[in-house]
Amino acid sequence: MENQKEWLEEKLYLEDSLNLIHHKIKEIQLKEKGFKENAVALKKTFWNDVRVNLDTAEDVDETFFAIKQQVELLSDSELAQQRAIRNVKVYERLQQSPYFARIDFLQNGEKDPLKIYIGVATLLDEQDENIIIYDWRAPISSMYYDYTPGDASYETLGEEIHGEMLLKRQFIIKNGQLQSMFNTGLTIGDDLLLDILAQNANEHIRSIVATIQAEQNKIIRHVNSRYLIVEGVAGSGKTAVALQRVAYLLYRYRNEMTADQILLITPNQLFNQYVHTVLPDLGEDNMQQLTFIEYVEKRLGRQFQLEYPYEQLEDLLTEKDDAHYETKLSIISYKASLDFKDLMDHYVSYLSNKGLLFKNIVFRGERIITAQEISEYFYSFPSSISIPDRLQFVKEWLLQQLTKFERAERTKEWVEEATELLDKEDYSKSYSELLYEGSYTENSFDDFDQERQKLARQIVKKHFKPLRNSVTKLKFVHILGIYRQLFDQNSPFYKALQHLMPDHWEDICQHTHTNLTKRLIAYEDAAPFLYLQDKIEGQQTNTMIRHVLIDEAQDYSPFQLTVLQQLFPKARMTILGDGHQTIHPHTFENPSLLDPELYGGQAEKMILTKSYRSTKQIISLTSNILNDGSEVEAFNRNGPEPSITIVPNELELVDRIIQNINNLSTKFETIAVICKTTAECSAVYEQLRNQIDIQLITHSTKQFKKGILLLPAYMAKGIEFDAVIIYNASAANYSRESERYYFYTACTRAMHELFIYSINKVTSFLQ
Ligand SMILES: Nc1ncnc2c1ncn2[C@@H]1O[C@H](COP(=O)(O)OP(=O)(O)OP(=O)(O)O)[C@@H](O)[C@H]1O
Repeated sequence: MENQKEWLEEKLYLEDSLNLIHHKIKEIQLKEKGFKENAVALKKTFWNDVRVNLDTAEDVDETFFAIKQQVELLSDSELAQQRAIRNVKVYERLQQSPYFARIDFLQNGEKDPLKIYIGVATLLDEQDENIIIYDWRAPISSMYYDYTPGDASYETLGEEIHGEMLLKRQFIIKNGQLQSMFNTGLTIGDDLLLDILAQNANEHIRSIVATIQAEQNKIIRHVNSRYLIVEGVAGSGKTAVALQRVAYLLYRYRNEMTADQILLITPNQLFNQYVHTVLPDLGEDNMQQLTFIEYVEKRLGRQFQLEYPYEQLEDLLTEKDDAHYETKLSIISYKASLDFKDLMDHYVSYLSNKGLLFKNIVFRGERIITAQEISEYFYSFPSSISIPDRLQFVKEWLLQQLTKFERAERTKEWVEEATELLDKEDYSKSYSELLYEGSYTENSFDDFDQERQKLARQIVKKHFKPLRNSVTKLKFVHILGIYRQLFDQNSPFYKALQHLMPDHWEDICQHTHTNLTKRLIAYEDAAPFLYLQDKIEGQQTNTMIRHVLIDEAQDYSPFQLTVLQQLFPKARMTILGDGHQTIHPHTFENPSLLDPELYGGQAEKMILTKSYRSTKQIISLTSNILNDGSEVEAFNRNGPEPSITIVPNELELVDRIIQNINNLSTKFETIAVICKTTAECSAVYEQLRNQIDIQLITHSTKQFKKGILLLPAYMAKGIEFDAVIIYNASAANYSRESERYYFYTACTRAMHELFIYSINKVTSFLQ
């Protein structure tokens, strides 16, 4: 009876809320129409209200202000219209599901408890005075995530408010209909969470606002430290938390920060697509997204050939020769280390006094300023002036020199010839310019000479323009040569810096030389190269970005972190990752970005130990792959035991997998066949494509649809699927200890079912 009464009361509250939302939408739509009409009218009558008078300076001022006023009026109307459209969208979202929870809170010293309904946005009553629905990010809403009924508190404006939570209730409201409600006890409705986690996978990660767990809430709302490190096991919600955190920051700093001032650094474009719907679903604009290699590409792309992270990874994963593997790995590791950064800092100090390399300035095949002359000019300044500042002086000097050369060039024969070859258009352009300058008289005997001179000036100027542009962009600095010189054991500074170089320096030199001669910047060289370039040419910074989130942070090197820190000097950072999913070789032997020591005492670290993605059975198997005793706490969700199937050959492997996919397709929407490399994927694709409808995902895939997917493990990073089939987990395929985490990452992508196939003996990681 009591339940029935509560149900009716809640239905009534929902009805009232929906009516209010409906009313608000109508009201705003009416206003929006008004703003729109106003803007149209203003555009039509824009000049009616402006008297253009340019007779005196005062008249000009008056005209200017009149126009300015009209423009402001117009943009006010347009802004108000945009705001109205945005608000309608928010209310339309609320119409579907106005709120997902209610808590009743009796503040100490008060008589009546406050009923707090919590949804994805705030809803005020008709008079805009009382809150009918609280935004989940409001300080008071935090109690929903942090407490069970009983003593509770929240912080607002630096003050801690205490009281008692009398009720905690959850609702499932779909299409404006109350479908169920339940009062919760210990944690945020395990039942509701279980329901959500048991659903099928999606092409996009979902918002989790209704079921954020207390430990996740702490991370989402943490604002005190410059660097927040989040280390969480596979499936613990790091990505989900990162996205809700962006939404929280946008709410909390709504007057100071906009979405385009927040940057999420992601592993690849596929991942970008996977996460890009959460913020819009929460009514916020999306943050910016960038992969590290995209940034490198922007800086170096056109001048060099770049090695992509996946290429480096594939190269190592397919290296059969152990000795080669070790050499490559040690080179990659060293280049990612802070020891190498230290060596580079010493190198830059050395270059401050000698050794910088420049390029000759060549015009029409002739060296007009030699590299030697540039070097002498550069080193004529005292070394107390920084390298970038001295380069600015050199730049100015070179531009002056170019002006002199330009003048001298005008009387040369080639210019005369070029003048003859000019077309009509060039002639008439120069004619009108001379007329405009007033130096063309139409009857003077030297008009012809003047015209020729003018044309010569133009021709020479045009030819010098690219050179001037290059000088302005400091292209006369031979940055590739300077980087290459570091790896030259015959160079004069080798002896000076030798004590800082590792034992295998010779290998490093050889390997790097081979690449750089081909103008190939290997992935391990990208961050050091940019670092050196900035030290020499001047630091490039982006001060607009206020917060950087690095997801899958275990796969970035300390050197890359340095580059990012210098690029975003004003930004706070949230660094999220899992050491057990380290797959990129440059991080194997270096301190992890999850290590607070890297941040000079400015970092706070939070840990997530519970995994929400996979069933208990899958977590039990995948935890065993980590043979270091680490504990992964499973959310209590059951499913079938993962299976390990040994087959004698590839033919049978493919047959068994096809059968399995056909069975799984009847109950799941997203089934992933995960291979070790792209090469393996391509071979498997050829065998499967005629028998099942399968999407091959490669490094360049930007989006996937629900269905059957075939992909290498590194592309599955960060993503999840209903069922995962590991293609060939044989001892031969996954043999190196350094591939353990790679294999673990692949297996932990499974939400509901995991199938492992192996041709003959299975990898020792599963034993
Ligand atoms: N509080 C929560 N409520 C509902 N779902 C959750 C919650 N926390 C995590 N999840 C779900 O668990 C799954 C794993 O989350 P997510 O991908 O963010 O984990 P992760 O820690 O980034 O994983 P990985 O490191 O393995 O890529 C997602 O489906 C996410 O929606």
